[in-house]
Amino acid sequence: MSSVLVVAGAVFANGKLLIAQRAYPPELAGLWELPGGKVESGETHSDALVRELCEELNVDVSVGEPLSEVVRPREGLELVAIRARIVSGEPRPVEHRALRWVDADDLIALDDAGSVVPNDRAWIPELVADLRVEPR
Ligand SMILES: Nc1nc2c([nH]c(=O)n2[C@H]2C[C@H](O)[C@@H](COP(=O)(O)OP(=O)(O)OP(=O)(O)O)O2)c(=O)[nH]1
Repeated sequence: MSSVLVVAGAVFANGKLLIAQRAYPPELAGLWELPGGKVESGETHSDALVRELCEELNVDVSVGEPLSEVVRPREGLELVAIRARIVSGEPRPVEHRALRWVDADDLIALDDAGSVVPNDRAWIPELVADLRVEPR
């Protein structure tokens, strides 16, 4: 059975994390996620993240270290989050409803409000820890 691998970008700048509000499917629309998408055949995780963030945000990124938590919501689906920084461009919500830069408290509040994509909740402690040490 072929499995689907999704890479999501934890893009940090100026002490904040970039999150994106899904526009589809209906059950996820309105919830916030890390922008990204499926790794295509022949791509590395890094290649896929660079391509997805170019398509979805219209930015070029440099790719850093993955978060340690790999999310496996079901058989055949694996989600990896990778830290990234913008090298050029100003992010625009090409495929999302909106974009937002959040600090640790904002992210915790969104999670408490049930506004984070369920699969991404496992990444929140690590993202919050990063945000607490991220230079402003
Ligand atoms: N991009 C992204 N997808 C996520 C996250 N968490 C999560 O469960 N997903 C799921 C939703 C989708 O089922 C799948 C990725 O789909 P997608 O729609 O973002 O990716 P894509 O552009 O490659 O897909 P497609 O529209 O071509 O089908 O992973 C996340 O943080 N970011």
